[in-house]
Amino acid sequence: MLEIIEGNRVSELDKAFAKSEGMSSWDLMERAAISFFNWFKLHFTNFPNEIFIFCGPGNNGGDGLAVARLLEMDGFKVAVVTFEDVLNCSQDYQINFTKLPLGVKVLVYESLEFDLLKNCICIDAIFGVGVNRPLSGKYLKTINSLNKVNAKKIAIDLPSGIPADTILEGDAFQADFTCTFQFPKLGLLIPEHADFTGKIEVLDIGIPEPFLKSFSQKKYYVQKKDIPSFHRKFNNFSHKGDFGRILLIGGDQGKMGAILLCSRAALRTGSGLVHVFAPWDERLVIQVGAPEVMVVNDFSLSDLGIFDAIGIGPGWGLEVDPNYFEMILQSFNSPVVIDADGLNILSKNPNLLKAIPPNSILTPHIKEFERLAGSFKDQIERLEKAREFSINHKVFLVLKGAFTCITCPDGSQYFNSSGNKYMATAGSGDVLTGMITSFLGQGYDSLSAAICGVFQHGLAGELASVKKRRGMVASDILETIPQTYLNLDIE
Ligand SMILES: NC(=O)C1=CN([C@@H]2O[C@H](COP(=O)(O)OP(=O)(O)OC[C@H]3O[C@@H](n4cnc5c(N)ncnc54)[C@H](OP(=O)(O)O)[C@@H]3O)[C@@H](O)[C@H]2O)[C@H](O)CC1
Ligand SMILES: [K+]
Repeated sequence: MLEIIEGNRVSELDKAFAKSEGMSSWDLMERAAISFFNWFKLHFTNFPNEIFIFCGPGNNGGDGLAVARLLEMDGFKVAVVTFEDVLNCSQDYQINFTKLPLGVKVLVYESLEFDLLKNCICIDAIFGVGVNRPLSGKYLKTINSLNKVNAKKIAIDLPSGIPADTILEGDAFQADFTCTFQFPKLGLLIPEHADFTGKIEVLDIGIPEPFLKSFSQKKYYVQKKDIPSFHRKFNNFSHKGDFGRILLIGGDQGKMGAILLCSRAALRTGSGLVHVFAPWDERLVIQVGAPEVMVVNDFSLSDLGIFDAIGIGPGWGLEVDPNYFEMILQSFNSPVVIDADGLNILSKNPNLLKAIPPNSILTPHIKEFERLAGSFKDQIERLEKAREFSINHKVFLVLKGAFTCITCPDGSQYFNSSGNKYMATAGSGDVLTGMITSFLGQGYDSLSAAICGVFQHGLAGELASVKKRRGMVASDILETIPQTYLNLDIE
């Protein structure tokens, strides 16, 4: 898993790493430029038109100049656009400026005709993690013009203007791709910046994980390669009891679809036995929709111990007696998953929070989280509130959205990298609840259940949307869960 390190500590990290390896800061910049060059070649081989690289005065600009050299030497047509006198630029910028081959055109921003950029590639190396105020003057003017040009746009490390750890004020470069070095900066993972980042590519520049650990702020980026290590292994002697017996509580007149989707998702995730407690008059919805599920008419609270995990909330309605909910929570000694109306009842009855078993998993979307914990000015504040909430109530919070964030009771936060816009569809959250409850029931600890559930839910959405795009529905997501095991090579 990649550590997400604060932007203002990146140069400290670079210096410490370069020193420990006996290399210069220029060497590290060269590594970054080579990793970008390799990525670029993979995506734009034989690009026939000109590539314009906009170079700011710091090391982001230095990266841009090194990339210009590498591309030109490989046969691409390259021009760099500069903003400052070389002597006013960073040391490594100056070194790379002197290394520019003669074939690279050097243009000054004032004399650039933006019409020339049409159908070209524009690489933004104006500012990276060093941006420390809103763009203004020549930088703002250039970025505004670039944002209007019809060209492919690629940002190096960060789209210029986007701060690494706070919310953008003013304007920023609108990228089609952002190639960020070593780890994604927090600023790339927040909804306020969605219009600027484009597709995010994380490029390795060879700083080893143990080294990054000493800069940890307990924020992590979860990628596909991390997932297998969170999974349990089963063998040929495993029986359905090993795959867990779970209870899903929810459903109401007109809202039975939610608990049906949830139970089907749990089965597809691998649960051995799925029981649903829902209004008895509505049981046919479940029995026809998922014949593998057992519908429960009633249960005694003292029998809850036969279940390995409980998921509560999808389609439950708001008419539920909060005291009854409290008794369920108090009678079950293992973590539960709470979603949808379960969360809404908690928001209306905050005294129930103390009854939640430790290490339970709450899965709110942004609105549900605001109902639970109050409103926030932006995602940065929301993430901090999520940390306080998880620590205070000893629960895992799965804050749903792009880059879903899992916050743990120890305050650490895990950002998910799978999923796409097509997953914003009715019932998608019910599917996730079924998946996470299923993993808990299969004996996973809460963090593993949340990480595997969130990642595979996103991956199922990606795989299902290949053919369905905007027409994808929650049933498509759950029917694709088995394919995620194949895709991750998990038996
Ligand atoms: N491990 C890595 O991640 C590596 C990163 N590299 C690259 O280096 C940049 C960070 O470089 P740095 O020099 O620290 O910062 P920037 O290039 O982003 O910008 C700093 C200069 O910009 C000026 N500044 C800041 N904001 C503004 C603004 N709004 N308007 C005008 N000028 C601004 C600032 O000067 P001031 O003194 O005026 O504040 C600096 O001159 C990182 O993002 C990577 O791309 C390395 O190449 C390798 C390893
Ligand atoms: K940039």
